[in-house]
Amino acid sequence: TDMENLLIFKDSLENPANLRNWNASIRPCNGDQANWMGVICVGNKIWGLQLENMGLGGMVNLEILNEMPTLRIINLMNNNFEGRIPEMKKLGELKALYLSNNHFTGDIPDNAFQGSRSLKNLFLANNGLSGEIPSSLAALPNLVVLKLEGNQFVGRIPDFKQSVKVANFANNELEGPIPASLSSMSASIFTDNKNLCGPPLEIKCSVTSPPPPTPPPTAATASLPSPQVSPVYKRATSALEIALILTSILLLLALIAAIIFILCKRKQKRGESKEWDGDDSYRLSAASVDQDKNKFSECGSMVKRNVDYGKLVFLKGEADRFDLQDLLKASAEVLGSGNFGASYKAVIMSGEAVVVKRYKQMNSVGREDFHGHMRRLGRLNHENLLPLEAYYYRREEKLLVCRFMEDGSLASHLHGNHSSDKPSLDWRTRLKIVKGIGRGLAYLYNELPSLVVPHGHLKSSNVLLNENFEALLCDYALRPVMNQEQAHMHMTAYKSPEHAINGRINRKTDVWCLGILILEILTGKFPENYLKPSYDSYTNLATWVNEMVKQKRTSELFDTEMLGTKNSKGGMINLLKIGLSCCEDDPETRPELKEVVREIEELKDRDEREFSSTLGEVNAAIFGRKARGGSFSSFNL
Ligand SMILES: Nc1ncnc2c1ncn2[C@@H]1O[C@H](COP(=O)(O)OP(=O)(O)OP(=O)(O)O)[C@@H](O)[C@H]1O
Repeated sequence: TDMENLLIFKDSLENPANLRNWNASIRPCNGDQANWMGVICVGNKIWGLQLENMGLGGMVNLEILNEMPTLRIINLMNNNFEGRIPEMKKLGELKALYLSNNHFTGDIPDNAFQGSRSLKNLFLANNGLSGEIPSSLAALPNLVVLKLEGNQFVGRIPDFKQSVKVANFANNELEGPIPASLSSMSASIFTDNKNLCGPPLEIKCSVTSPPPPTPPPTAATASLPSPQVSPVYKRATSALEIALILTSILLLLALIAAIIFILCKRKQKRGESKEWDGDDSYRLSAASVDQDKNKFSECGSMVKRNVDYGKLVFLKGEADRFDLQDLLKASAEVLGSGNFGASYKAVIMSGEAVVVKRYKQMNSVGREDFHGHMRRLGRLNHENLLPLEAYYYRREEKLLVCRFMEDGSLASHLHGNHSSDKPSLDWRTRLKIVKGIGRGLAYLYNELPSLVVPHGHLKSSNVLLNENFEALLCDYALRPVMNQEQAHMHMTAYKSPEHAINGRINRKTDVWCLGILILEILTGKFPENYLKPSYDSYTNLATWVNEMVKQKRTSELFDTEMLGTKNSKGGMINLLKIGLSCCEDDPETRPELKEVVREIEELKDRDEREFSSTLGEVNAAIFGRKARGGSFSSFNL
C-alpha cells in the first residue's frame, strides 16, 4: 500500500526526524486532510510529497515512489539526498519533480523520462549530475519548466520538440549548437558552459572548425565572478585600468563627504524646530503628541515621547476631520496583525470609526515619491474601491487611514461562523460580489496603467462589504511603495506560479489572484490551506479544483453552505470555468483582465441550464483547453 511504501521510503532516510508522525498507527490521509507531515492528500489518495527543506538525506530509496501511481508532485528540494536520480517512468501521471539543491550524482539513463507524459516541471538544478541530458526529456509532450543549471551535464542539448517556457542550462559542461527550439530564450540560461554556440549566444557555430572559445566578457559582465572569465583577459587588466579604478573610488569618497557636509549644515539651520518639512500644499505642520494621554496604546508606541510629528494628510480635499492626536486619543481595537503590521479600528470623538493600518516596511521610495503615490491613490474614485482617506508619513513608519466597514470582509463572511444574523452568502450575493471585484479591478487597471500589478494584494480579507453586499477593494496599488522583501514574502501577487517559477510578476498576475479568489468564493475553501510552506505552482486551490473536476467530483466542489443554488448551476459552473481559466499556470494562456470582467458581467444568477449537462462540458473544457492552446473562448458552453 501507499502507506507501506512511504514507510519503506522513510526507513531509507538518514535523519527522518521531521517525519516523526509517519507511523503505521495513523493513516497518511483523512480525505483531503493530511495526517502525515509533508504529504498532500486528495480524497484519501497520496497526491504529493512536499518534503522541501526538511534536512533529509542519505542514499534514499526513491525507486519505491515509483510504486505510488497517484503521486502528482514530488518535492525533495533543498535537502541532502545522494545517489542517482531514479527512473520515474512508471509515474506517468507525475506532473512535477523537484529535486534541485541536493547532492544527486551520476548519469541519468537516456530513457529515464520515457512515458512521463504528464511531467510539466522538472527541477534538477544544483546537484552533481553528469553525463548527457537524457533525450527522453526532449520528447515529453507537456514539459513547461526545466531547470538543469549547476550540474556537470556534458555533450549537446537535445532538440526540445515541445514548447518549454522556462529553462536553464547554465553552469554545466555543455557544448555544440543550441537547438533552434531554444534559440529565442535569454542567453543567460546558457552561460558558463564548455562550448555552446548559436543563437541566442553571439558565438557562431562552425561546422568545420571547432566552435570558437568563449569570448572575453563584456563590460557589463566583467565584474561578475565567473569561471568562464579567461585568464588572458584577467591579465589584460592593465596598470592603467587599476589607476583609473582607484581614482574613481577617491572621487566617490570625496563626493560622499561633500554630501554629508551639506546635510549636516542643513540640519543645523533647522535648529531645534522639529517641524516636518512636508509638502506645503498639504499644509503640513508639526503637532505635538503627548503619548501619556493616548488610549491608543498599541499605536502610541509609534511615536517617541515629546517629539513633534507631522499631521495626517487628508486626501479627499475636505477639511481635516480629525488629526493624529484624535487618533491617538481614540479608543482602539486591534483588528488583526496582518503581514505588514497591525490594523486598528479607532472610534474618534465625533463617533466616526476609521481603520488605521501601520506599515513599517514601506520605504522603497523617498518621501516625495511616497507623497506622490498617495496623492495618486487619493484621486481614485470608484464604487468598488474603499477610498484611502488619509495617511501619515514618517521615515520609520507609515499609517494609512480608511473608513471602517461595519459589515466586515469577504473572508469573514466566507470562513467565519454563521448565524441567523450573519447567514452564509447565497449564490446571488456571491455573484454580485464577484462582479463588484471585477469592476473595481478593471478601474484600477484603467487608472494605473503604469503599475505591473495594479492591485497586487487581492485576497478575500482585502475585499470589504457594505450593508448591500457591494464589494469594496482595499490595500490596492501599494506594491510601488512596499519594501521589496516584504512584498515578495507577503503580497498575494508573489504567490503566483510565474513568481514561483521564474521570480517575476506581470500584468496577468492580478488575473491569477482574481481566479483564486473566485474559486475561494465558489468552494468556500481558504486558499492559504492549499499553499504548502514551500510554495510551488502545483499546490494551490486551482490544482485541487482541477483534480476534483478530473475525478468527476465537480458537484462536491461548491461550498455546501452556499444557499440559493437551485436553477443556478449553469451560472456557477460558468464562473468556475472563468476562475480556472484565470489560474492557468502560464500567464500567456490566461485571459486579459478586461476579457474576464466582460465574461463575469454576462453571468446571470439564474441559469436554468441543467447542472448535469454542464458537468461533462466543464470536464471537457478544463482538460481540453490545454490541448487547444488554452484559449479562453473555448470555455463557452
Ligand atoms: N476598512 C476596514 N473595515 C473593516 N475591516 C477591515 C478594514 N480593513 C481591514 N479590515 C480587516 O481587518 C483585518 C486586518 O487587516 P490587515 O489588512 O491588517 O490584514 P490582512 O488583510 O489580514 O493581511 P495583510 O496584512 O496581508 O493585508 C482583516 O480581517 C481585514 O479584513
